[in-house]
Amino acid sequence: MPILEVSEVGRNIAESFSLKHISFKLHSGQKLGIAGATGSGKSTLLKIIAGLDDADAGVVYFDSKKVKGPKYRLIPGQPGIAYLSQHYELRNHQRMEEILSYANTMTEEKAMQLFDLCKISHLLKRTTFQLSGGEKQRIALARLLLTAPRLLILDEPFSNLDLIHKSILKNILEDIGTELGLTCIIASHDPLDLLSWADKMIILKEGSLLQEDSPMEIYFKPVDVYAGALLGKYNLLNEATARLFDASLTLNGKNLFVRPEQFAVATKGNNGVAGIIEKIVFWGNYHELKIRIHENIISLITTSGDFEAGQKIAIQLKEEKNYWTL
Ligand SMILES: Nc1ncnc2c1ncn2[C@@H]1O[C@H](COP(=O)(O)OP(=O)(O)OP(=O)(O)O)[C@@H](O)[C@H]1O
Repeated sequence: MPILEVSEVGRNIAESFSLKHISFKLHSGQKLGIAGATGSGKSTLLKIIAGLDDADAGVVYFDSKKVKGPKYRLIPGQPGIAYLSQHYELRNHQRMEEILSYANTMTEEKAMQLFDLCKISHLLKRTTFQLSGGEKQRIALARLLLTAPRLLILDEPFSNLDLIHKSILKNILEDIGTELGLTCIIASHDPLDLLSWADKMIILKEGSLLQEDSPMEIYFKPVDVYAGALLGKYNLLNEATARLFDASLTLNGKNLFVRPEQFAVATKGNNGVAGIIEKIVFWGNYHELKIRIHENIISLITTSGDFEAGQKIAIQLKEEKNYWTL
């Protein structure tokens, strides 16, 4: 029995945008990542799921009960679902321990464990003015968790965080998953933040659900270039170029979809496809080689810094036969 079932949900927001026939299920303890470009409808969908907006069509079931929107509830929001918006508010001039005590439905001991989990135990005596953006967000998250929700929904939680605070929040979310076993949904326009966390992902495009699968399936087998591009860099090789790498390939007018890490520099004795390195981009933990092969520029990533622009190189496909075409 799924804990959440979204069935044919639609919402007409404006002439230029509507949410269309969104359906998916989520089981208890699952972690769902919702990815989509800015304006693809992520927040609209999350608010409907949380009972903070009314759908124009379809229905959402949470724990087998219909989620009621603000039209049908005096106090908006579905009991058991906690929603952290991009624009949460914390009262000024109040100490964090006061703010948190209002929300607490737990024993003192459990609350303290939760504060440790959210890495806010050292912030309890402070007021809002004495906190950074990332710290405020962790307080807001702890405040939600104190209500012991069964479904936690986070809308763009990483968008205003630097790498250090992003990493702290990611660890917290990982711990919440392990220790509380919560069902959780996170929406992000940067799905790279979701790849390592989510059990499954859905991709939204212009208000429609484009693809639903595991992060790895979507990463290597996107249904179109929009889904492919959302999850990172890729190469599209036409049939003639693809056949340089594998002469047995027939693509029937399609293109071979290859992530940069699916190419490798050819090893000695192995005949790779010859090209010239046009440019090298340093990305920190890897180098991206932009290699010209005839009229194509192919992107390959390597941890080796032993290459130079202008150098001749031979490359090959790493995982031959596991092809994806678009
Ligand atoms: N109250 C509103 N009135 C008019 N248009 C709206 C309203 N709320 C949202 N929209 C439009 O609906 C579309 C979807 O918005 P939504 O906030 O759901 O997208 P999103 O995927 O969450 O975007 P982002 O990643 O930028 O937060 C956008 O084009 C937005 O401009």
